[in-house]
Amino acid sequence: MKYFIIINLHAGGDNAKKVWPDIQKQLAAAHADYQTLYTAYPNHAVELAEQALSEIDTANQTDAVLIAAGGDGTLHETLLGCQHYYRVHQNDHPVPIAFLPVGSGNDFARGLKIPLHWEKALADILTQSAAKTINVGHYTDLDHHSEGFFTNNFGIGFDATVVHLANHSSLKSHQFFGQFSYMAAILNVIIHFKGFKTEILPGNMPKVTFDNTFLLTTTDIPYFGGGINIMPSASVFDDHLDLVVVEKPSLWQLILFVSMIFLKRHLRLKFIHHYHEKELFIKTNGNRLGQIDGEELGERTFNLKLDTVKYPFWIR
Ligand SMILES: Nc1ncnc2c1ncn2[C@@H]1O[C@H](COP(=O)(O)OP(=O)(O)OP(=O)(O)O)[C@@H](O)[C@H]1O
Repeated sequence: MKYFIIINLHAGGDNAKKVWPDIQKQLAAAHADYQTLYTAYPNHAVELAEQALSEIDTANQTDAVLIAAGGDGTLHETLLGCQHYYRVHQNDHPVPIAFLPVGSGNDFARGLKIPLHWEKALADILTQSAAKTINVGHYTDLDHHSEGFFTNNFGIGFDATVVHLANHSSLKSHQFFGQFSYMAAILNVIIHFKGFKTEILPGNMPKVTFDNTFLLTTTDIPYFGGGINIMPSASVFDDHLDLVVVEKPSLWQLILFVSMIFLKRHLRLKFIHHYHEKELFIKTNGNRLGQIDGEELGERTFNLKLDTVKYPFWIR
């Protein structure tokens, strides 16, 4: 096998940089044939993935694997680069993506039971012999005629506001306190968040309107926000997406919601709505913050069609 490693040394509050020498030692000990591509700026992994695929094609390399080493953002960008490449090279056989979790949240690893410790995750990658096809999320922005992909989730409202605040928190880049940046952001949003209006068209079902939406997350895996089990049954192995809509809760409902999440019973609450569909349409009014795989999408109105596409992953 030939491994192309796209590594974000800044992932996990520079955790990736700290463990990278040991990763290289493990690769050398396993006599792995690999090439490293270092990200130099945000979104660089998109270009690096395209560059690696082009090299793989030119060399006619039939046994290549692209390893995204970082957090969910690095994985997201690597997937995006692959999708861009195969839009142009439609007849090519897609090179599988592996994930080496050295970031902060690593929700994709949790969701697919990839070991959270890089050493075990790398051992699995190196001993793996075939790829598995999974369904990754795909969205079409109907207002801006653009599209994108996600391995984890696409969120509007509460989770996106948390991501925004956490990313801009002075705690985020700290190796120890970084893990608390989400917690601090959650508390902040809970206090100040204002509900918004949403229209949902789930598959062939009639349109549903929510006037006071708090959280609106379309997910392909159980976790979001660094380990919160928002949709325990979500799976990349079916071609459906799960949409969770939470209407703005009162303080006691919020406490109930958080407690019920731990018991995995929150979907029974009457202010929480769940849809499991192959295709979803979502429209928000007014400017809202969005997040995709933990990466900020900025503030705007959303008019989206969501579904899934297939892609091979180097997973067990
Ligand atoms: N060289 C770089 N300098 C600054 N930012 C970078 C660089 N390379 C990548 N990035 C950006 O770092 C951000 C965070 O990366 P990533 O998501 O992989 O790690 P994380 O945030 O620690 O993990 P997680 O998303 O699992 O919480 C991404 O937005 C990515 O574009």
